[in-house]
Amino acid sequence: MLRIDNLSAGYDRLEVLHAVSFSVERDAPTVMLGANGAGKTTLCRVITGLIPARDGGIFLDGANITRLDPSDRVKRGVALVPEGRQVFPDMTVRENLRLGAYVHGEPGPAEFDAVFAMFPILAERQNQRAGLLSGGEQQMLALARALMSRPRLLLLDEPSQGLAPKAVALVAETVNRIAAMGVAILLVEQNLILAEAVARHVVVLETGTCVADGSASEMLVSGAVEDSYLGKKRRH
Ligand SMILES: Nc1ncnc2c1ncn2[C@@H]1O[C@H](COP(=O)(O)OP(=O)(O)OP(=O)(O)O)[C@@H](O)[C@H]1O
Repeated sequence: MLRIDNLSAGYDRLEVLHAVSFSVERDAPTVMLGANGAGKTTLCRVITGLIPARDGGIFLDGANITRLDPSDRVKRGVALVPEGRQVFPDMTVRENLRLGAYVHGEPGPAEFDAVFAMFPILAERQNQRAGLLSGGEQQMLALARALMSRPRLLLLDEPSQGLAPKAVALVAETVNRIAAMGVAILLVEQNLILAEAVARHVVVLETGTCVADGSASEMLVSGAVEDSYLGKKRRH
């Protein structure tokens, strides 16, 4: 579904990602683990086209999307739930959702209904300002907004950040439901509880280099990732 091939990228003179390669399959939600500054957000930005690749390639179902504009990538099915959620606080829930569908034109009632069926809390609060929602509800809105673009691949950049454990559990359940709909998942995270609840496949990024890649059962259950790369303090 998604193939990252020897990808390098960075900012000005700083190279952050060094020849990163891995794949994401539709039936194996993938979690990329890495400490602060490892380059996880940079990777999300390169895949979505917000910053250019310096070298290497990004392939979606075999098609080379490395040089496409961000909006063309969205049209092909790439959606991002950005770090910090980035909902528009002064717009209503419904207006935020509408923006998620922008590449396909004006969304119809059926598109709103599909998302509201999955997120009843957003249906109830659709005419309220997004800034009035709790952190967990804003994360649901960020997920729902991404779904409005009808993604085939959903990238999630640390959706657990700043959320209480109950809200993290809801994010996990929601991401698993989205995966069950046939959407490929790449979740970048430091939270092992969320990672374990979602991952079938795990990739570890350390200072811009992939240092481990394997099945979740090999890598998470054994505790190897936790011990080697993240430190036990992150399990809470
Ligand atoms: N806009 C930018 N301009 C210059 N350097 C940047 C920029 N954004 C990130 N960096 C640098 O790139 C490196 C990787 O940052 P990135 O945000 O991708 O890491 P991360 O793994 O997502 O970390 P975090 O968990 O803290 O978000 C860091 O050294 C960071 O300082």
